Amino acid sequence: MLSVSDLTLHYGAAQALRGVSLQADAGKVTCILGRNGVGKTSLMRTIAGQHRPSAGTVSFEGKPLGRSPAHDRARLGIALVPQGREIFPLLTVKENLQTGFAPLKRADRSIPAHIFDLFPVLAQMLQRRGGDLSGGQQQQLAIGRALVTRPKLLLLDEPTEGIQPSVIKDIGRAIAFLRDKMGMTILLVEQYLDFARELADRVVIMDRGEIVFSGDAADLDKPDVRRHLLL
Ligand SMILES: Nc1ncnc2c1ncn2[C@@H]1O[C@H](COP(=O)(O)OP(=O)(O)OP(=O)(O)O)[C@@H](O)[C@H]1O
Repeated sequence: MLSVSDLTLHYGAAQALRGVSLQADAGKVTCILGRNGVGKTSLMRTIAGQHRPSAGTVSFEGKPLGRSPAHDRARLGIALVPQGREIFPLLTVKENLQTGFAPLKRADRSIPAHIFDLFPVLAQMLQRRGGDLSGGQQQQLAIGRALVTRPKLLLLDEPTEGIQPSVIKDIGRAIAFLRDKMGMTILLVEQYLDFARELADRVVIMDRGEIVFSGDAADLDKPDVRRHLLL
């Protein structure tokens, strides 16, 4: 479904990704774990087309994406929920959701009802400004906005960061629903190990711009795997 091969990324002279290769299988949750600053966000943004790699390829549904920009990738069905959410604070919840219409054909420009089933708070707050929402509500809005684009591949960058436990549960349920009922492919960056273990089918661990482990979620219980995550 998604195949990343030998991806290298530089920020000026600094190298953020060093030959990263991974697969995200269709209809599964693949979780990327790793300490702060090891390159997880850089990888997600490169897959989404926001950063140009210096080498390597990203292929989606068997086709290399080359140098195609983010909006073309969104049209193909790749949606990123960025770290920090990046919602528009002065737009209403409804308007924020409607920004997800951009990659869609005119006939498809509607907000799917399942978004409000997953996150009822969004329906209650449609006319509120994004900036007035709590952090957890903003995270639900950011996921909702990505779902408006009808993604086949959903990239979630630390969706539990700074979020209260009840909302973390809602987000976990939403991810499981999208995988199990909608067959969505999900790539999840996560630092919260219990959340990752509960949802992941496959796990990948990064360290200093490289993949240092890939395997099954159950492998996270092994001490030699966990050591990659210790400070
Ligand atoms: N726009 C940028 N310009 C220059 N350096 C950057 C930029 N973005 C990230 N970096 C650097 O690249 C490295 C990888 O950062 P990245 O944000 O991808 O890691 P991360 O694993 O997502 O970390 P975190 O969990 O803290 O978000 C870090 O050393 C970071 O300082």
